[in-house]
Amino acid sequence: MNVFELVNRELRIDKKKFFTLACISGLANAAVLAVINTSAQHVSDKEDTLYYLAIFVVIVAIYVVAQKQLMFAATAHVEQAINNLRLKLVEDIRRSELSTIEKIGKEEIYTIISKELQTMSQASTLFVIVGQASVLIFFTMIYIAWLSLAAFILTIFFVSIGAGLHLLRSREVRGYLKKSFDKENQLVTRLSDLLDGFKEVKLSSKRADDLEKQIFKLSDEVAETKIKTQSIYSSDFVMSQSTFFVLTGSMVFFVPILSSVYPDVVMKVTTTSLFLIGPISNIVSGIPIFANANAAIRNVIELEEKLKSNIPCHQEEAADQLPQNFATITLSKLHFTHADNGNGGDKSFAVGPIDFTIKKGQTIFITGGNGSGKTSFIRLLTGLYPADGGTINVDRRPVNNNNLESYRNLFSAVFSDFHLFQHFYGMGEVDFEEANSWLNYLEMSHKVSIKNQGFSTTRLSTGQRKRLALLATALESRPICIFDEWAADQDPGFRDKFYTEILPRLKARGQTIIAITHDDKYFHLADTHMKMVDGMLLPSNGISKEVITHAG
Ligand SMILES: Nc1ncnc2c1ncn2[C@@H]1O[C@H](COP(=O)(O)OP(=O)(O)OP(=O)(O)O)[C@@H](O)[C@H]1O
Repeated sequence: MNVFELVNRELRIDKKKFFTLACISGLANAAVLAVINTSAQHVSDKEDTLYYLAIFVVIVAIYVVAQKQLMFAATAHVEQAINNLRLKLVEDIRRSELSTIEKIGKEEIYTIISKELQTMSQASTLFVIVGQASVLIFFTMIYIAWLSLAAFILTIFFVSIGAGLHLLRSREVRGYLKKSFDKENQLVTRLSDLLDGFKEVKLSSKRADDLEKQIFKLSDEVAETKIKTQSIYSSDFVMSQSTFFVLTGSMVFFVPILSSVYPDVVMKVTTTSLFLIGPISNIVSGIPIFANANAAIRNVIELEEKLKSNIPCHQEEAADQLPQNFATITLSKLHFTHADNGNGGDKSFAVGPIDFTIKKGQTIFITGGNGSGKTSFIRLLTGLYPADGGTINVDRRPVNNNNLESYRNLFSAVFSDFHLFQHFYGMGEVDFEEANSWLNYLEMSHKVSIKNQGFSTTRLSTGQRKRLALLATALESRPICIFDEWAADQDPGFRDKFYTEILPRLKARGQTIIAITHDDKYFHLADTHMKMVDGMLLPSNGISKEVITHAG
């Protein structure tokens, strides 16, 4: 897909209007040339000169109006098409599954939405200049044909050579552009390593050296690919200029030999061919920008397809609502396997099959060793990972694609890799009193205040940010609250408060609590205590994995 096809796909262009404007402007442009050429022959006659001057002024006026409208409409169309595409991508991301986003990678998504759409935008004015230059060349060629058939054939011959040479190399250019996009993506990933891991990098000069070496290598590779692409463009440019000189030379040296023309015709044909230099240069210098924009479009479309192919098709808004006031959530033989663990051939990690019932208002603790599958289980339970098999029932209603969104809305969570939103998105008008009382209760009012439907700051320690994430969860007041190792970053005093006061307070509001925890001192406070062992959810009193599997 190229820029033209994209704009057409997104906006359904009024082609007639564009074609008419382009023709008027191109025709006016060529007419200026014809008037100048003709009036130059009548300089001695004052009356004729005035007559041609009047025509000249009218044509220039027509050109100005048509060209302005054309350029304005085209740039507006391209920007509108890009905006549509950006909105669609954001919508697709929102509707995508977590596993899809994890598979594509944040870096690629960021690069495409920021850099690639920008590259496309840069081509918007060029879109008109190149389009219009083509129209101008077309009309100028007609004028040349009218002046001399031999000159016209020569022009066609040389223009075809120029275009053919470019087409021959366009495949090579596409390959380099793809390679440079891939390398740039890797570069962004390494740069994220440098910035996200800045502290660790600062503490180890060997790590810093190694990372820097890799960034330099990738940066060199990007530059090398770009140089190769640019050198093709440069040689194309020189080639097209030389072809053009040969064309102009041929007008003077060969046209008189090939056909019996008058000297004034040779003069006109030569002037006209010189007039072609502007539009031809516009097209040739526009090619790299167009090629980059087209490569960017291919990357955007590829991302769109990757996202689209993994969006579940039944996501009609609120098709089916599940009861918020459920009595039980029952998992039967629920299981999930990670698509690829990235370990190059190692077995992918599997969670389940899991048979488990969550009763409303229960406090459930889940323990288990590192990598035993606790987080994966929580993602499966909350519908963030799609189950490979088994069922989830809310009371007696099975969770399916039509009510998955409603099911997910039963939960609010503070994950171990949580993100703290400064603004209270989607919470409507938050009760200021309630928010402030939670802020006091969580011992954060000396650091943060509630303002503009959000927190005054999120520049806090990890433990403090976790307290604010808990506050947001409390304000959301969803039926089920999930805390993934929430207390791990709290001081002993507040950790105690979390288990002995905060969780009971949430429970007293009727909320169900699922907490992943390693704090064995507080295990007795749970109504149910489960243990994750190698992807299986077992009662903490230690029934073996086999027993559970066979019992299920
Ligand atoms: N996105 C992923 N893609 C592939 N494999 C994954 C992914 N996330 C986790 N895994 C695999 O799943 C296994 C369980 O990971 P999980 O994060 O669920 O464990 P956990 O019990 O929460 O561990 P921890 O206590 O260390 O947080 C790991 O062995 C890991 O290799």
